[in-house]
Amino acid sequence: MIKVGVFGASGRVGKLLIEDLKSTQGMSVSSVYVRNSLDFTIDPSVLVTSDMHTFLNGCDIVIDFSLPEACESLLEEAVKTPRPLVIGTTGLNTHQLNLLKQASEVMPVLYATNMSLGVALLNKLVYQASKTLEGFDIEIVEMHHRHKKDAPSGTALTLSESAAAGRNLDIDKVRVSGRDGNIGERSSDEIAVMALRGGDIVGRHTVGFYNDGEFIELNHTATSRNTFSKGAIRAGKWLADKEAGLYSISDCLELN
Ligand SMILES: NC(=O)C1=CN([C@@H]2O[C@H](COP(=O)(O)OP(=O)(O)OC[C@H]3O[C@@H](n4cnc5c(N)ncnc54)[C@H](OP(=O)(O)O)[C@@H]3O)[C@@H](O)[C@H]2O)C=CC1
Ligand SMILES: O=C(O)C1=N[C@H](C(=O)O)C[C@H](O)C1
Repeated sequence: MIKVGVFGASGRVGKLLIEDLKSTQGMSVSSVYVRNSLDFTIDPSVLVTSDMHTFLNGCDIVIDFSLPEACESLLEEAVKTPRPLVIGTTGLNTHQLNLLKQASEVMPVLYATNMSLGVALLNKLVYQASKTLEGFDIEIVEMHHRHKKDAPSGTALTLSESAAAGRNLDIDKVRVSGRDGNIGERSSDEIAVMALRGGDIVGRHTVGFYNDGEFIELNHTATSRNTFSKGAIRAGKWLADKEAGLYSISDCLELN
């Protein structure tokens, strides 16, 4: 039985993880980290703690859906008490991404901005389309619920990296994330990533390739947040016996 520590347990995805793990063979929740207290009941056998060291000691692997600053604290503590880490938190800054890489030198870490199979495949399709559709303008649009804090979404940023890689471009040089005013004509290499927010949209990503006379749009829509919790559980099961290293969702799904 793999004992799972849930980090971000009171959040939208964290709550689903706890529910989904109840019906997962070979895995169960053993510890949850909370800042204050849980606003729902949980099996009394589960260790509920606001002490990171106690939390890590109470589990075999960790699944994290929290916020960047929380994920940062987790990574700092995990280096002292290594555990396989499935990280789903988005909006990580350069420092936090570096901490993640450092952590992966001493424990297995799977980092995925989107845990769904569909988006994992979409990244491959985008790479291929970007490479093949020479001269087509690439524009990415993401839509999420009104509560989402980071923008553009982690998924949209990963998709933009796949698109840039297909053309051997440096995404940091070509990404545009807003247009307003007299900005002039679009340049050929730019890759736009635009964010829309509203209602309860779980997650929608469209990568468009636009040319004179034709365009193609690749779209993925998550209709249930369980897609992410279940995807993270699948990733955790896969990661549990791996050696230290940084892994992607494509590694887990064998899409490479
Ligand atoms: N990779 C993927 O497939 C997906 C990634 N995500 C990402 O996962 C993250 C969480 O999303 P979601 O569940 O919607 O967010 P929520 O805001 O619903 O949950 C955030 C969780 O993080 C906890 N938290 C916040 N700050 C801290 C802190 N300083 N220390 C400890 N815990 C903290 C919150 O606890 P408290 O209740 O105490 O505030 C809460 O449990 C986001 O980054 C989102 O973009 C979301 C869906 C899919
Ligand atoms: O915050 C969310 O909800 C989601 N976040 C992830 C992201 O930033 O890409 C994944 C998913 O789209 C839902």
